[in-house]
Amino acid sequence: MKRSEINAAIEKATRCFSEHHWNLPPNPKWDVTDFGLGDFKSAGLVLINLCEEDEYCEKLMYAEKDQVTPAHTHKIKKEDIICRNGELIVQVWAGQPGEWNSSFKMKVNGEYTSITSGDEIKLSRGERITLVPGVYHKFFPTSDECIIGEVSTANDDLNDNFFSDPEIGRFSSIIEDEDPIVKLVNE
Ligand SMILES: O=C[C@@H](O)[C@@H](O)[C@H](O)CO
Repeated sequence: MKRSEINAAIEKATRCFSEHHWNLPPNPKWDVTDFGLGDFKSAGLVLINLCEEDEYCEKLMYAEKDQVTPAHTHKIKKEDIICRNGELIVQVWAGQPGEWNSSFKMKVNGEYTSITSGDEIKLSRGERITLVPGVYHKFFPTSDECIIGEVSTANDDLNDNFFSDPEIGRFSSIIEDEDPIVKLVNE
């Protein structure tokens, strides 16, 4: 993706976080990706790694309406995805999308809930879903903008993201069409 798109995405996210009183730490660890698909408006995510420890991690994320984080799972990380502002749809599958049609239970707002693979769960502000390793998930806002939280066990974005579409990559290659306003976590 172009550096100008990355810069613009960081500026938008910074404005939105500030409008909603999410104060960022000094030198935020920015991570902006189009998942290697080259169409950031349709598939993309802005993330800040707020803290990364051996045992746990917290992130703050930003996405715009219909901007998809494609279906993926983690083999090790367990995470809560939390809608902090706006409205977020999280679609979940017990296994690889398309291959499973099973019912399973997962926690929504801390309560075990029966889900059928492929169900879309709507999260309003303050709501959360708990994703255990192996559960595939895709998400996108239905509001104009969405602030998304993530609280998890150890995070390893290099080795622990498995996308259902093998063409998808976690980090983008960058076309330098202007100066960076910050360096990203993968640079
Ligand atoms: O579901 C999203 C999260 O696991 C993110 O932290 C991850 O970086 C997306 O690939």
